[in-house]
Amino acid sequence: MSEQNRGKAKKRGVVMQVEDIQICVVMVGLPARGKSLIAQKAQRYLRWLSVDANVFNVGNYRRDANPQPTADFFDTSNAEGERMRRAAAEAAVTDMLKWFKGGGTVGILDATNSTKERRRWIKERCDAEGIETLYVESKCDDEDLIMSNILEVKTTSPDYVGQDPETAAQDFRKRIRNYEKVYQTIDEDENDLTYVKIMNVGKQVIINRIQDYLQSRVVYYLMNLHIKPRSIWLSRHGESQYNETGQIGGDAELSANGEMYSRKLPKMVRDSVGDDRPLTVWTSTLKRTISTAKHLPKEYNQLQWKALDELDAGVCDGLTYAEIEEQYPEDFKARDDDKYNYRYRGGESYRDVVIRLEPIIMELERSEDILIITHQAVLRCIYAYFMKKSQEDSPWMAVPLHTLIKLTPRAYGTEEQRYKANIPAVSTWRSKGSVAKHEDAPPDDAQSI
Ligand SMILES: O=P(O)(O)OC[C@H]1O[C@@](CO)(OP(=O)(O)O)[C@@H](O)[C@@H]1O
Repeated sequence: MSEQNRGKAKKRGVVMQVEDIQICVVMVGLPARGKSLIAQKAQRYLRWLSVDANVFNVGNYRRDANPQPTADFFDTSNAEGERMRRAAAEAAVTDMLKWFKGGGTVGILDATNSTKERRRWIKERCDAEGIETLYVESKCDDEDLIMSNILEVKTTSPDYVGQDPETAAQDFRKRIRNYEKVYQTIDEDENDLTYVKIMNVGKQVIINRIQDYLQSRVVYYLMNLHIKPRSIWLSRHGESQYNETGQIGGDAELSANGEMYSRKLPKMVRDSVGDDRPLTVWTSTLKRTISTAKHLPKEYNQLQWKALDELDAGVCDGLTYAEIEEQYPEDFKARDDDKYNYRYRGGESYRDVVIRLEPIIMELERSEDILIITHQAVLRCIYAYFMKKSQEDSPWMAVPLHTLIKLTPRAYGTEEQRYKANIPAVSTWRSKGSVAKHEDAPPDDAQSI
């Protein structure tokens, strides 16, 4: 917490704790500089880590009053436009502060916030409530990046729905010029602010007065983002001898079917990549993932991560679900009731796995094409990050064996493709309340190759 906020809290006679820290992340930048993308990604990352985060998009508030304005609306000499835009900012900030009062942790104010005056006003409003401010300026002089953002906006923004794309693009460029007339970058006058300036989505980063752990976590995440096109391939290990018998955990070798999958995987990956470029392969430290990777070409760099090891089932390691129900009936039920939070005796919960996967996500954000060969629970957690799955649903997700998943991050979400190897395997999916060890998973839409 900043000294100033700590002082205010003390004055109010409140004892502040680390968990009480609340941060308003204030986006700053011209239109088409990737601000919304950064805001959305930060929200997804924080929520995945169970930090209560919410984006407040001023454009959405403005659209309530004026759904499809032309560029002239954004001209500062247009008094009516100015008034409406001010009212939209006021409404967004008021809602955000209300949300903080209800216990929210990181509120992300997504707008251009392009003048010093506007930024000062936000700081005063937040200071008065004991909320820290972290300004995130996205600057961009890479014409290709700006062009691709303009393209994205004109095709996806509700401001231009139903309009001719060329006219929309022209209008949007004019809107940007109107903002350029008044835009003030964060400079030395504002050195009392906590800020991070990101040039061309991560090429260069300047940070100022970062004050606490949560702020530095957010900043570190933002520093690692890039938007180069790339994909991430996910696969479970081939069927293991434990999978065959329905036992969980352990460090068993592949079954005969699992062995077949490890032989087919190199071709599946090459076909999906579309060319011969080598991928970097990450496995866990357990035999079944390492064996699954063993036929991949030598040019593929392989790295083993302890963080990718399967969820630790503690005292239940090596048992079948039926045995767990028999020997630990209360635990079995407790896990079904809240699978995300249930921690095996002497082992882990899904929540624990997410925490240990944080460095993996950070490294994934920094990296380009990666193939990850891991386990059912770990794969669900990684998948949940990219596909925004809730904590309630993700532990129950079907991730069949012998299936390759390709995820491709795009500006507004992640695209997914699944490829089936067509090599038989038991199903390790279990529905709530059942003990069946080889129950059929719900149908998935994987294509067979
Ligand atoms: O959380 P649930 O659904 O039990 O799934 C995790 C389980 O999946 C298993 C298979 O049943 O993973 P894996 O195939 O990697 O061995 C178990 O080892 C692990 O405990």
